Amino acid sequence: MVAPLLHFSSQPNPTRTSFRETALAHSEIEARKAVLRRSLLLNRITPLPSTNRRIVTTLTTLIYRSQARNVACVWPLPGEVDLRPLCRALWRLGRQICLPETPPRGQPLRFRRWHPGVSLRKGLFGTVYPAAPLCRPDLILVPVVGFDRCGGRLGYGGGYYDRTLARYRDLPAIGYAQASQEVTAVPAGRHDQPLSCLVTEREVLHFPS
Ligand SMILES: Nc1nc2c(c(=O)[nH]1)N(C=O)[C@@H](CNc1ccc(C(=O)N[C@@H](CCC(=O)O)C(=O)O)cc1)CN2
Ligand SMILES: Nc1ncnc2c1ncn2[C@@H]1O[C@H](COP(=O)(O)OP(=O)(O)OP(=O)(O)O)[C@@H](O)[C@H]1O
Repeated sequence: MVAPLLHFSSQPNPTRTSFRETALAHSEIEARKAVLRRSLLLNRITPLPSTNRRIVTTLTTLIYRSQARNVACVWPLPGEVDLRPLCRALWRLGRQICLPETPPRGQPLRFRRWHPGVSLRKGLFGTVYPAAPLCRPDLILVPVVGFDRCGGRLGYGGGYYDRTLARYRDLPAIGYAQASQEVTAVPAGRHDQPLSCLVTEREVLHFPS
């Protein structure tokens, strides 16, 4: 994937050279992200109940203190932190919950209202979403495959959350992960959207904009 671009290096035209450098940098970043993602997913351990509880408790407190009324949560995929107890807790506290529906690649997520007992439909990549009306979140929780201490985030590689956060730039975006998902540095791509903070079972990392 990276190699064919190298063949342009014999072009003397400076405009071409600068295009080549941009393209190379982008494909290099994608390639590095892919390697990191593979290794993180291979080594991922399903969270212990105590780890999951800590993350859910911290998120509940953070969100309860916020003004957010419509919270975009996440239904877990295998091996991920399980936010279902958070959905139920926030619902009991009077907040509205929505969950993402995964569209075909290249489009942002859309969110549908969730409440206890709502029927769930199977979506793409093993995801599920509520058979319920669309809603607009005012806070977005973001699942993470890997993260660094500077706000770098790596997902499954669909670009879904980047496209979605680009559409909702003013909203708080809170990442969550196990502490073991930390890496030294996630390569930063041109479409990557910043998180406001990230919660693990050990700490809350804040990322000022
Ligand atoms: N729980 C959860 N829901 C979510 C996300 C997520 O990260 N977690 N997403 C975040 O964007 C979106 C779905 N995005 C996804 C994009 C690609 C793959 C994917 O390629 N899965 C591989 C398996 C990868 C592996 O586990 O090795 C596959 O299905 O083959 C999965 C989810 C929306 N919903
Ligand atoms: N707003 C956007 N417009 C166009 N392309 C985008 C946008 N956001 C992301 N992409 C592209 O989508 C692809 C996947 O991006 P990336 O590897 O950053 O996904 P990810 O953050 O791991 O996944 P996700 O956001 O679904 O959790 C990349 O090629 C990236 O350039």
